[in-house]
Amino acid sequence: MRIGQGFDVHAFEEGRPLIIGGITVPHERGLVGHSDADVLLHTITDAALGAVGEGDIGRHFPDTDPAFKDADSAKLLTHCWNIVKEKGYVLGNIDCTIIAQRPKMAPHIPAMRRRIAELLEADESQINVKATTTEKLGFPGREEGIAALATILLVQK
Ligand SMILES: Nc1ccn([C@@H]2O[C@H](COP(=O)(O)O)[C@@H](O)[C@H]2O)c(=O)n1
Ligand SMILES: C[C@@]1(CO)OP(=O)(O)OP(=O)(O)OC[C@H]1O
Repeated sequence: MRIGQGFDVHAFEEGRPLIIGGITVPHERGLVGHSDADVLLHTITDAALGAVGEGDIGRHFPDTDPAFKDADSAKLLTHCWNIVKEKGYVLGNIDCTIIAQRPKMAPHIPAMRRRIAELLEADESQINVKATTTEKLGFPGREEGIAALATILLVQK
């Protein structure tokens, strides 16, 4: 068994879609990054890499490399998940938290779970996604950006 944790933050910017957990969430602004800025998939990628001692997303996909400009974070996660599988692991379970004042994530969580289950080749019952505000405190509370956390458990195939 191996355990990993992930944490990521992206800032809001006008004129971008809000992509979280591999789906587009309707909102007046999106997140900015070198890639599509999917804060939740980045967090999951970091947790998976951490669990197998493979560093972090930036080590595999440097944000100075034009090849990853506007990259689809689902593809980055799939690449890293293949590393996990090559090392002989499958998903035990993953628990994620999105930290956002707005928008309301609850209506979109079932679709996120479905997409994450697809990407991690697992059953939806192995994936938990939840959301919290920070009661208007700090950068998420001021709606400057969104953070995400994940804890992953891998088990031997
Ligand atoms: N962006 C968010 C934040 C929260 N939720 C849901 O609302 C519940 C209450 O949030 P508090 O921060 O006031 O505790 C939370 O448990 C989530 O179910 C959400 O959907 N989207
Ligand atoms: C994903 C990468 C690569 O496109 O860029 P960003 O979208 O800026 O994301 P970040 O979470 O800062 O981490 C890793 C990156 O190198």
